[in-house]
Amino acid sequence: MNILDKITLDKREEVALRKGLIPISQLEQSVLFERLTVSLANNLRNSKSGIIAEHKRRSPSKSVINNGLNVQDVAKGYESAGVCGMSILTDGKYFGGSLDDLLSAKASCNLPLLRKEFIIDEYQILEAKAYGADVILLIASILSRDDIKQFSEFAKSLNLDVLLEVHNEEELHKSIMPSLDMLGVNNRNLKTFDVSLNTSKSLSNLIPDDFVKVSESGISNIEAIKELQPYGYQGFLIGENFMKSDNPGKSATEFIKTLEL
Ligand SMILES: O=P(O)(O)OC[C@@H](O)[C@@H](O)c1c[nH]c2ccccc12
Repeated sequence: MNILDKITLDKREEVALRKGLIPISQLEQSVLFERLTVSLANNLRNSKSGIIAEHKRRSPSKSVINNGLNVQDVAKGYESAGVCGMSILTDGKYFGGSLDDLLSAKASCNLPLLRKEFIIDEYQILEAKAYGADVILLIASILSRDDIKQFSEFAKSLNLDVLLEVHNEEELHKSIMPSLDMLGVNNRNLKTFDVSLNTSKSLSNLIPDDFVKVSESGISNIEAIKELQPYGYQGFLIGENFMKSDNPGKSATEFIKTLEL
């Protein structure tokens, strides 16, 4: 079994358990449930740099990235760096994250927040809203076209933006529909962990222009962004390159300053 299948299987168990602990009615009573959300897609459209900065402690491909930071400082640092949005890993088992991380980030900044999660159930979208997210991620490789349609329409009904992630042509063709806001190309193959910016390059012309194009993973320098911009990418999701430093906010500040020169 590949790692993605394993994660998805564990996730089904986890979500079943969570549902038993916190009923939907309770999520809907969260003070955050009725708030106005902020659109990441709009921020990206109006930005020169287009950086989405991620909070990620560890990953199955890299083990530990950084364990010594607190989410509040990271969120404040990213906000003052001028990023367009922040991505927060909420998976505990493989990425060391939690919904509390999302809540802490929400309390510390006004950036649009992406719940970075393996979403396989509508319940997780309600959680995203209740814990402060403005955007959800849907991963095409673990969902059917019907799932993608159902989940994205549900997210839109809650005023959340939807970032749909693909890694190849087949996933892209399966996924195109009007209820998505952003199309993300993951440069990392989630089954093998191989990373190549060529994935973003080769899929770019197959993505219709009505979606904001986002390139995800393995972006470790300004040159990578300069290389991808001519292909129409307006968003760049960066995790490890910022998180491996002691001060991710400072590292994002320097990155964006150089990029906007
Ligand atoms: O740390 P990186 O290589 O900059 O990558 C960030 C982000 O793209 C990556 O964490 C990611 C992209 N899609 C995902 C899906 C699930 C978990 C994680 C991811």
